[in-house]
Amino acid sequence: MADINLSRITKCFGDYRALNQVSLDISDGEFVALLGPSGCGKTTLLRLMAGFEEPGEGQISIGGQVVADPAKGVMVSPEDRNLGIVFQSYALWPHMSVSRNVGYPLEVRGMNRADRDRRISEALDIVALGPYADRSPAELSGGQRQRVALARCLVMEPRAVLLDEPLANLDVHLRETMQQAFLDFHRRTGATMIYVTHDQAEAMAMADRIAVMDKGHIRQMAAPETLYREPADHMVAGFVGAGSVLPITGVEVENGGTCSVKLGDTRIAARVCPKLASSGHINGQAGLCLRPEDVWVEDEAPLRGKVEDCVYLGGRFRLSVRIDDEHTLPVYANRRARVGEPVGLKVADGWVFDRLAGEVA
Ligand SMILES: Nc1ncnc2c1ncn2[C@@H]1O[C@H](COP(=O)(O)OP(=O)(O)OP(=O)(O)O)[C@@H](O)[C@H]1O
Repeated sequence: MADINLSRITKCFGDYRALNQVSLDISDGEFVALLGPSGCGKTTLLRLMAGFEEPGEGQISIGGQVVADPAKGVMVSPEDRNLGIVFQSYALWPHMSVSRNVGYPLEVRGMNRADRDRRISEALDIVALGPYADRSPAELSGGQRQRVALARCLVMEPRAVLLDEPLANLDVHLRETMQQAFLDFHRRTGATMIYVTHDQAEAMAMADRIAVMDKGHIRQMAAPETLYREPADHMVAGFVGAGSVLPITGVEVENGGTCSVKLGDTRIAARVCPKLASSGHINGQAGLCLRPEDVWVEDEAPLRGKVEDCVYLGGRFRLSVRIDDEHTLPVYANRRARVGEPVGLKVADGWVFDRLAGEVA
């Protein structure tokens, strides 16, 4: 297995700049998700790593070997990069059994039967499909087919496994089961894994770190908890986790990374990003990210609002509460609330950052 390093990668299709100066360092054995809205450049980045596309500028190394560097005329072909690739479509041979599908890449390489059988059986064990070895793909569920595709890339003992929305064709229930299968696969193999998805819950459930992409840039790369608690900007805050971002002014930074923010007719305490904490003051507008679990209804609280919406989530309710013309807060509550009902709100935590939408890190 290997680490993967991308340095200042730019990729254009005609006049369109799909990736702009993207740098990314993935450690050996790490599970990294590339997350972002449709068209942000996730698949293009994966295809550049795989060698299906050539960068216009920048350098890609895998396990210390430079595999793409247009300035030096280096472009290693996909077959010589030794990476496993799993797509949304499983691309299994319908006329071959599960075990022959898994072993086919080894057959093409001319590996002898005994070694091949051993590698096939190890790979099928890892994806828990040993008993299905003699079935044909038509006799498997979607999730089982995707596990065959995973086993097929594993037999090649790849340096890393690249996955492009591998669960997109599966129903919600199966997706959760498969997320666990991918995590087990990662734990058992220690493989470096790069996983493209536009589903933030899927990325949060599986990845060690997530690179959040937007319009050909990486906005923030961090552990899921950090992205959730300390989003770098408006786009990340809105894309990762349910919550809302409020434009705010009148922030007073205090010592120790906290600040006080004016909300409605009162002030609340919030954490503040390091850049703002060190500058000591905020000129102009900043963003306040609030998560619904940090805001609750408390009758006597000084922050007042009116319920605009109430949705039952199973076990709790999610309210939208308008506190003034500009601001609506997400709130979890343990009782149903009437639309128009006046409520008091307690805000236990918030995160203030200085970059609003449109700016790029
Ligand atoms: N071969 C190509 N020719 C022209 N434009 C392309 C090509 N491949 C990708 N693009 C454009 O580059 C941008 C990034 O595409 P990419 O497939 O990487 O996005 P994505 O984030 O994977 O999106 P999705 O989640 O919808 O698959 C898009 O605007 C797309 O239209």
